[in-house]
Amino acid sequence: MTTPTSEVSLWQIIQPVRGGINTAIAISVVGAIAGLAALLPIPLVIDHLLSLNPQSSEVWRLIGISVLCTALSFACRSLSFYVSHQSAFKLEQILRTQLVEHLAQLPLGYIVAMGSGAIKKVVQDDVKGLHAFVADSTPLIARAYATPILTFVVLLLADWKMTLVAVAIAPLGFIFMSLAMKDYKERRQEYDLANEQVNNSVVEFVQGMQVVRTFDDGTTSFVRFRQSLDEFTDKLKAWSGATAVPGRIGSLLFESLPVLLLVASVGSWLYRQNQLELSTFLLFLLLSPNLIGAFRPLMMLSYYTNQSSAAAKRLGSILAEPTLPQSNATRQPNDASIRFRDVSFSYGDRLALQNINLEIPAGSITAFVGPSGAGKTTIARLIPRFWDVTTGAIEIGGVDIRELTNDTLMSWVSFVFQDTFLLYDSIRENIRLGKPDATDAEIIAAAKAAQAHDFILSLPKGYDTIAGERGTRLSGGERQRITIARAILQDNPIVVLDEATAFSDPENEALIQQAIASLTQNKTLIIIAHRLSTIREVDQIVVLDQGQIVEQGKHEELVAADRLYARLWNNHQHAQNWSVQVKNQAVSSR
Ligand SMILES: Nc1ncnc2c1ncn2[C@@H]1O[C@H](COP(=O)(O)OP(=O)(O)OP(=O)(O)O)[C@@H](O)[C@H]1O
Repeated sequence: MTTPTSEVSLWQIIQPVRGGINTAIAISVVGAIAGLAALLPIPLVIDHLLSLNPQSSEVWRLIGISVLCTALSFACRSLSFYVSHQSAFKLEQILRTQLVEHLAQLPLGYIVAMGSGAIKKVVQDDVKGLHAFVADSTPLIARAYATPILTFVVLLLADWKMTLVAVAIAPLGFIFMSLAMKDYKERRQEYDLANEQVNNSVVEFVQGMQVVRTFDDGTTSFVRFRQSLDEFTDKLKAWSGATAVPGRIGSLLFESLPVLLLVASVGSWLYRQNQLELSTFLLFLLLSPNLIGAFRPLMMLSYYTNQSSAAAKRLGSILAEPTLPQSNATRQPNDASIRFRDVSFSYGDRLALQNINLEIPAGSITAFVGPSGAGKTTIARLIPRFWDVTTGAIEIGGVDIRELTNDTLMSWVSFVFQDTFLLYDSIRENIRLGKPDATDAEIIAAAKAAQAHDFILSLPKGYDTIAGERGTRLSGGERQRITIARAILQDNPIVVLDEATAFSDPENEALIQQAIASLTQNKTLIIIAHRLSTIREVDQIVVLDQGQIVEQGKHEELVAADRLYARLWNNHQHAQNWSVQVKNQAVSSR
């Protein structure tokens, strides 16, 4: 089991391909040297050509050197690009594999709580971001550091006074840039906050559209959206107002033109004074823009690094999440009974279940009931090990579930939860997941038992219809019946079922009840009951309140006891009567 470590840095995440990155940087630096070397003969060539008797063999030799160096520089750049992209692909593959392998061992509860959208963002987008960082920042490192440093050394060796002239503009540029970046952190925070508010109000507007249309006609939430947008625009205007002028002057000073103007003016004056050779003057005209040209790659590098550090942090936090300890034992449960021994469970600091002791005989039906937040979902999800208990133990057939291998546990327990999960694959394959070697006939039999066969046949491509594909919108009830078919095919001795809170229509409800009846024949069944009418006949009702078992027994016994269950039952009866009355009134007023 891994334990969460302190924040993971970008460099730690890209460590597996550091060799490739370093090679690409080294090749890119060689390319930068060759690029610089290609420029050096040019002033000499011009010097020769302008002399009274130019030596053509020397001119050709110099041109040859320049061409060779240019070719070498080009080859190095291409090779560095190839190596850095290969490393980026390799990193992408390593990270995706690591993530998927790690996700497969994380508690299902963590995956459910994090949500598939957020996980997809890390596995797809963040990994892609790191790919771009490795592929694109390598050549930048050479441009940002190697070229300007080498240029500086060459120019310094040629003429130190002119070198001072060539770098004179840089401090001025930095002054303006630091004026533009003044209060950057605070302003960035304000900007991010305003941006987040705009995003939230858009999400509120779109997600809450149903509520908005019913209660609000859109005015209030639209006003909230406008307000946050105005605030965002004001922040942006204030920021750009304060930084626009120094920022523009700063970036202008980092262009080639100002430095060339300065070098040309001072250089031609020195040349006229006979204090500067023509070839040296030309060398400065050719090379001095390199010095100042480092600024942009440096900025881009810092931008890439910031972006990728955030991605690395998200990725690192998933990889540091502790996995569920896996057992190597080959134990098998003796039967399909379940036993909770002194079980307590906390979500972080939040105690959700306390001292649960419970026996569930093999082949019986047990329903968990209780007010919202009592712990029904949590207790049921501990059985297929969505999380491990904090203290105590859960046993299936006399064996602690932590001593079963994952495969064994999954061959004993099926679960059908509300957030029904379908893969982007054909309906046939989605059902087959329950039993990979199932024949088509078995799949159809399971779909029939789950009351799903008829609606599947009415889909455009029947069993070959892709679930989730555009144009095939399955209703919640239909999705649930497909998952039930999968569980029927799986035919595990224990079924944990989260009863849907609301069915779309009575017909769907009847079909799902029939599907559940086929699924649960002769099995140990655990129901998270949200509506009491469906559980009157069960063998055992367990009443939870604030994470504890407060009552336990059959329906009649609990009603007679006149405690929490009786209250819940009375409320349920009232609600039923009320809905019948409303229906009757609606009919009689027609
Ligand atoms: N992922 C989670 N992280 C932190 N706390 C949680 C999480 N899931 C549930 N809880 C808390 O644990 C307690 C039990 O929640 P649980 O969902 O098991 O109750 P429930 O009886 O199923 O409620 P409901 O009928 O509303 O679904 C609640 O206080 C809830 O807020």
